[in-house]
Amino acid sequence: MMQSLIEGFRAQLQKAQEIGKSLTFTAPNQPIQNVVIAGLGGSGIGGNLVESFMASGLKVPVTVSKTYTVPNFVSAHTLFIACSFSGNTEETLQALELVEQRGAKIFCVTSGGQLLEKAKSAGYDFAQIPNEAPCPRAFLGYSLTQLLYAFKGYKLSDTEFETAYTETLALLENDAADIQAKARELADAFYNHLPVVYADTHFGGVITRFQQQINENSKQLCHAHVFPEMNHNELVGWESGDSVRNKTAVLMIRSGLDHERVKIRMDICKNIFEEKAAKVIELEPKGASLITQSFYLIHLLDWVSFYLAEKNGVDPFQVNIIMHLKGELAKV
Ligand SMILES: O=P(O)(O)OC[C@H]1O[C@](O)(CO)[C@@H](O)[C@@H]1O
Repeated sequence: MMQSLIEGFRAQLQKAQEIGKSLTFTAPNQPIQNVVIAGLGGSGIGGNLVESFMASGLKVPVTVSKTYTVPNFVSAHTLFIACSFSGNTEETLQALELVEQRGAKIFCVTSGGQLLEKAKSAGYDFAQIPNEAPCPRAFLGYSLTQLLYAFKGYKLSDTEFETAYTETLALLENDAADIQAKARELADAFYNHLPVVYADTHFGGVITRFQQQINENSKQLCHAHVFPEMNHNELVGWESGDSVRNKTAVLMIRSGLDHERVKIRMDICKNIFEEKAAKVIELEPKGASLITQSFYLIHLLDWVSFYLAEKNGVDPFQVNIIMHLKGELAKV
């Protein structure tokens, strides 16, 4: 099941564009001065990705929120985007109730549940994405594409993304075999190790997504952090603790788009990691733009999580421990 969902990523991006192009974005009552994107887990990571994707042409600040509350600045000048694939995540629904009281402009991205009902009954703008399986993380292509069209539709960013989609679709098709080979290699490297993933800040959402996929699909811990921030704290954490360090496999994402000073920082740190970690691997994403490189990495790293699940002998689909948590929460 998970295998076919990952295989379908390219087709998903294509269909997602069709949905995005057909959406209606109604004029807000007040000029939009800020955006809050709310969502959890696989339904929230799209917010982090879009924040990076749109950054170069953004006209207003964007906050990504992953909890029950919303920032105090939320007002009638806010565009609030509620993103929940199931439409039933309690944190997102509670945040939505709070912003309704502040008169914010609301756009919902969902496949159904209470969020879809609310969007329809309250007359909010919304994107309904297909509900082919109960697995938000496998439908990232659908949800995040609708966020991009929302930024375009509400005229909040000048960043052009459709060319990057065309480039991505060609890349994922032409490189399918190479992506498979690289993914298997990385899964072999991570097996029985703690993956520690580093990238420049513009790939922060991508590596958080990878961490989440390793957690949910492969059922193991993973750590991700960005340059240059990690140079100012986490780097010191490599100084001692051999027993832990000997279990680490460091993955460094190296892109020609990285900041010139970050490239130098990474060169220096690579030498440090090579002394301290069990393994150090570098990965260079393909594609010309940040968006294409990000999609390339997301797809490749999704496959890594799948092959690592196979090696760990676990079902990538089930998240029993989250179901247990939800069962306990429902009693309170
Ligand atoms: O809002 P959604 O689409 O239900 O999903 C949010 C997150 O919640 C979960 O469904 C589990 O609680 C995750 O798998 C998912 O990433």
